[in-house]
Amino acid sequence: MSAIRIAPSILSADFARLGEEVRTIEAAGADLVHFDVMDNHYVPNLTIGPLVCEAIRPHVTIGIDVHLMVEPVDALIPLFAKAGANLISFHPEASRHVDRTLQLIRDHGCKAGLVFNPATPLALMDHVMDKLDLVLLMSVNPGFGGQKFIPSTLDKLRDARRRIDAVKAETGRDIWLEVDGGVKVDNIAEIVAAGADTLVAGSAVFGAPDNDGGYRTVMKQLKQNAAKALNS
Ligand SMILES: O=C(CO)[C@H](O)[C@H](O)COP(=O)(O)O
Repeated sequence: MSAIRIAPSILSADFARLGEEVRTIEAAGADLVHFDVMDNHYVPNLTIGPLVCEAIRPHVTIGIDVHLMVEPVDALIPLFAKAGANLISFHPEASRHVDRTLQLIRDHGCKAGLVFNPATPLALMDHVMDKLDLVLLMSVNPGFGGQKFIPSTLDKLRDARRRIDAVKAETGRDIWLEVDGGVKVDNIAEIVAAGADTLVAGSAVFGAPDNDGGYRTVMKQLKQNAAKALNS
């Protein structure tokens, strides 16, 4: 594993000042903007769509990592690609044809990701490895920010890392392994040690006061603790 990426989730940002919020996290060292889309159908919450993605796009140069918690999925893919998304991930339970949806994302010029809920088995990924750019393991049940990290995710991460490394050894292809939910300064090291290379952090980052460099401080601590795990 080489680079660690931190992707603050704007689910916990101040929506009244979203442009400023994403500019601040990029300046604080964020590698991606994590963009949570919820539909009050696949998950019991309702958030933001392509219009908001398009609105924040000019405010940052880093990639926008769209996490679709919607069902059905396919109709939104062209809209998010047009709105400036760089990565689009979805849940296999929400698509009737997972392989086709992954291809659709790639056909629209974005990297394609598959999201595994805490109780969703990983075996499915083996059948679509050639179309995966990203595997996202949920470490909480999707729908809300600010939940507690589910510890069994660590074993699942080690399993996913083995599968991804086997693909890398065979084909040379890099698939990112992202974790989402309850990632904090004090647990990021064990999450990285278990195999994650891309960390979503919502309340940990946006919960810090931004007026005295709080986002920058948390981003620095997250990166430092992640690096310690990589170097040990
Ligand atoms: O997808 C999500 C919830 O479904 C959020 O991205 C996730 O929970 C991040 O928030 P936090 O870091 O506060 O747990």
